[in-house]
Amino acid sequence: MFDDDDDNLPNRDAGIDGYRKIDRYNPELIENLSASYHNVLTQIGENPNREGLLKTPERVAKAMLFLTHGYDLNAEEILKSAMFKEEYSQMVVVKDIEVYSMCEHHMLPFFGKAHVAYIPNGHVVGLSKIPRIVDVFSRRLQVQERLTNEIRDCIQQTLNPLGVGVVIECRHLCMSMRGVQKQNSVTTTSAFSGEFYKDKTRTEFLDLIASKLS
Ligand SMILES: Nc1nc2c(ncn2[C@@H]2O[C@H](COP(=O)(O)OP(=O)(O)OP(=O)(O)O)[C@@H](O)[C@H]2O)c(=O)[nH]1
Ligand SMILES: [Zn+2]
Repeated sequence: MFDDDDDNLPNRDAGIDGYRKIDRYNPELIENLSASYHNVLTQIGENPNREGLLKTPERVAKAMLFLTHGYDLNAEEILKSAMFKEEYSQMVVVKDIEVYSMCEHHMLPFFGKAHVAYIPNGHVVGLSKIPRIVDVFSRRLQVQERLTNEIRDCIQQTLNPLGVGVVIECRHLCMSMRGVQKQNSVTTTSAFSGEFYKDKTRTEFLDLIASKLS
């Protein structure tokens, strides 16, 4: 994914899924990134030396490193750390999981909710691990479609359930605060596997995510 000769990042160890492993707290990395944002401020016509902006390059550098920390996380390991043998064979749905990601085209946020379901096949997974998986794949540069597929594929391949359903609804700031400037559009994506290709299962999932707790 990266050309090794192309950059001077301090840590050149192989990362997860072909992404470069970096130490997000490395002072040299933060300093280099801050210098880049210092330059950005100059290029947009700002004065990076005025009082309010003095610490901004460093703040932005740290924020960006946080917003992309999903590259460091191993989704498979997270799921495997809490898989329990259990005979439960009905649909498990975790819905309304907050999503914060950044589109890879403009590096602007898109955000909304993910709804994730699976039908166990001998094992269940610790409930908190589902939102953690959403974070692994959303805390990086993304397109919503790939994010949706990656969550499905990770759960299907690691937990081996009878099927997985994922629906994500997001607002993209690149479509509202710039570009086409549509303030209210919401993008919905979905990904299914196994049993969720059956109309009845898919309808049950969609009904459950549409229902509200009283
Ligand atoms: N499919 C998909 N497209 C996205 C996502 N996030 C942003 N985009 C789109 O990526 C496209 C990039 O298109 P370009 O024409 O190369 O970029 P642009 O000139 O900035 O496009 P505009 O946003 O239309 O001004 C835009 O249509 C965005 O709306 C996403 O998650 N999925
Ligand atoms: Zn965008």
